[in-house]
Amino acid sequence: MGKSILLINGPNLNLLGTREPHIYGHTTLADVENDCHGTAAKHGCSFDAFQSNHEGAIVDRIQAARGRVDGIIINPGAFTHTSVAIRDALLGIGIPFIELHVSNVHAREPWRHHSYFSDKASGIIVGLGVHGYKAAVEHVALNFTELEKDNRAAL
Ligand SMILES: O=C1C[C@@](O)(C(=O)O)C[C@@H](O)[C@@H]1O
Repeated sequence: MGKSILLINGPNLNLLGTREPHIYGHTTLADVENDCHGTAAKHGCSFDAFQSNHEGAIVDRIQAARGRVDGIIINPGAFTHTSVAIRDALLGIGIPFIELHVSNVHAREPWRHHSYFSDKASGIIVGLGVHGYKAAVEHVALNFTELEKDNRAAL
């Protein structure tokens, strides 16, 4: 059966395409989401996308996914480096997730090197530009297994 995939983007990612294009490129978030939707559909998966600039709204969306989603792809934006609350929400619902960054955070300011998510992520995609989103959808569609889901839930 096709999987259900949720993409979450955090603060300022609504500005993709116009925000610091030398770092994040020229593709808009709408284009990214459409592309992911098409990729998910190609693999028989359902797909939903959510973006918010608000930490609590992201926590709420993650909680609402409990029991309804097989895999989450999340670019927490700046919350990557600050948010225990979003980390706890992901661990609390036991759904495996992929952490994604458009830019190579490890080649940027030292404070971007630390993530509250990486040690719990099923996988991390960093620095592939917006192409990383499609790669993440393909990975969830093809490789996330029930076993992995159970393993994550047991954490
Ligand atoms: O907002 C972002 C975007 C980002 O998550 C990325 O996609 O490269 C990297 C973060 O450090 C930054 O705060």
